Amino acid sequence: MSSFVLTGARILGTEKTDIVITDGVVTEVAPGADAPGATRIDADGLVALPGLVDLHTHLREPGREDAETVESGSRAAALGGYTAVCAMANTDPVADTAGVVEQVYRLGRDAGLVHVQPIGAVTVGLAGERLAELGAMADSAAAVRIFSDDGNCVSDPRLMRRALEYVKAFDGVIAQHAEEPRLTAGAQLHEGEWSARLGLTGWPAVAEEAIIARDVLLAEHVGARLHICHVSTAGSVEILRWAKARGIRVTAEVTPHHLLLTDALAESYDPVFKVNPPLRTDADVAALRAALAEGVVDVVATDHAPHTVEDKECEWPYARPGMLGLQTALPVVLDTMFEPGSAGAVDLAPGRLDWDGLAERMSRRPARIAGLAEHGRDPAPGAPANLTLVDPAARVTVEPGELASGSRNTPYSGRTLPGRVVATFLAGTPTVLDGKAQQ
Ligand SMILES: NC(=O)N[C@@H](CC(=O)O)C(=O)O
Ligand SMILES: [Zn+2]
Ligand SMILES: [Zn+2]
Repeated sequence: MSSFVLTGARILGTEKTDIVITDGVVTEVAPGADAPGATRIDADGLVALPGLVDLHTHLREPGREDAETVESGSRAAALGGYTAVCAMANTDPVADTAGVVEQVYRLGRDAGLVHVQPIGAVTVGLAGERLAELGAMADSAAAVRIFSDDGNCVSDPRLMRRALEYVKAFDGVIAQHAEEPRLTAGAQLHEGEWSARLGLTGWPAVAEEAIIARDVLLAEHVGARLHICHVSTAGSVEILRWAKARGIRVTAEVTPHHLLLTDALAESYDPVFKVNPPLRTDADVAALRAALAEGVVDVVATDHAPHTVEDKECEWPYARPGMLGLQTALPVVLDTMFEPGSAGAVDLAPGRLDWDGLAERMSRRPARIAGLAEHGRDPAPGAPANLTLVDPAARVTVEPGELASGSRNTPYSGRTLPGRVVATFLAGTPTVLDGKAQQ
């Protein structure tokens, strides 16, 4: 038996109240609520949110434990306010069998800091040639529902069609890394002014948009669920708007870095800004923010992509693409989607996100897409106690060496961002208290 009372918390930014958690469940929400023998946690003025859910995390285990492990990535996630993360399949070995997804699932359970939900590969070895054993992964102890070759695009349209047909049977979803490989050979940076100036091979917006256009049509034809990873262009937003208006079962995510950063940062030639898809233009950033507010882009997903110093701190063309995201996602979303300087203020300009909108895009909706019934539920009596407490008034300067990840490749080094995760509860157990991981 364990009980906690979180005193003075503001659920989704509303008036202060007390939240009682007993044996993993929220049992009471009311001012003055209490439970015998409960541990009191001072949450005065903190915003209580349903625990965040990340649809797109690279945990690197098995295979690249020098960059991240399930445990170190789980710790970063908990510190970022997450209670569930979906672990991408581009590990070594690839998560393309029941054996590997069960291994990742168990490592997550043993670490005990967040729910780790494995994503299965669509094709054997991410090679894009033969379908992986999707059914066996779905039936495994890991109960996989999201399949993705992320890192690679499922570029063969016939294979994509068959994958969509296959997962439809168990209401699975294919998460597509939309990148027509024939248009991005050797690409380093968004194709535009900066790629021309810096003499780096461009990654054109159309390489993303062409695959999204094709795949929403395939999803419509098959009647299956499609999810688009890390949408990065204004043109992609237009295609998604069209597809949704047509009733196609498509959802999409945007990363925090595509909401904040642009290709102009490449001027430094610092590969910390190298990522796939690449950072785009101001106009793309503006379109992505508007699309997230509007709901055309459904969720924020981190695409947390840890890389070692050897893989990252080298010349731009040789550096691996990808950046850390779990511990900075909420601050970046507050910075970009709340009115500047008003994080925590109650009145927000229309068209932007308030706390409820943020909870929808970072917790409830990703939980629904992933089929995680225990997550994405507001703190209310009867709900599993997966929640996070945020100090919206705090401002934190990002220090790469202080992050819990096994890697340091954050693009926000030295930046001061709003919001601090003070506590996170996973199934009623604190994984973070006073901003510190409990394990
Ligand atoms: N985003 C990246 O730049 N890199 C990801 C792969 C991916 O998400 O496509 C990685 O695994 O490092
Ligand atoms: Zn990707
Ligand atoms: Zn990824």
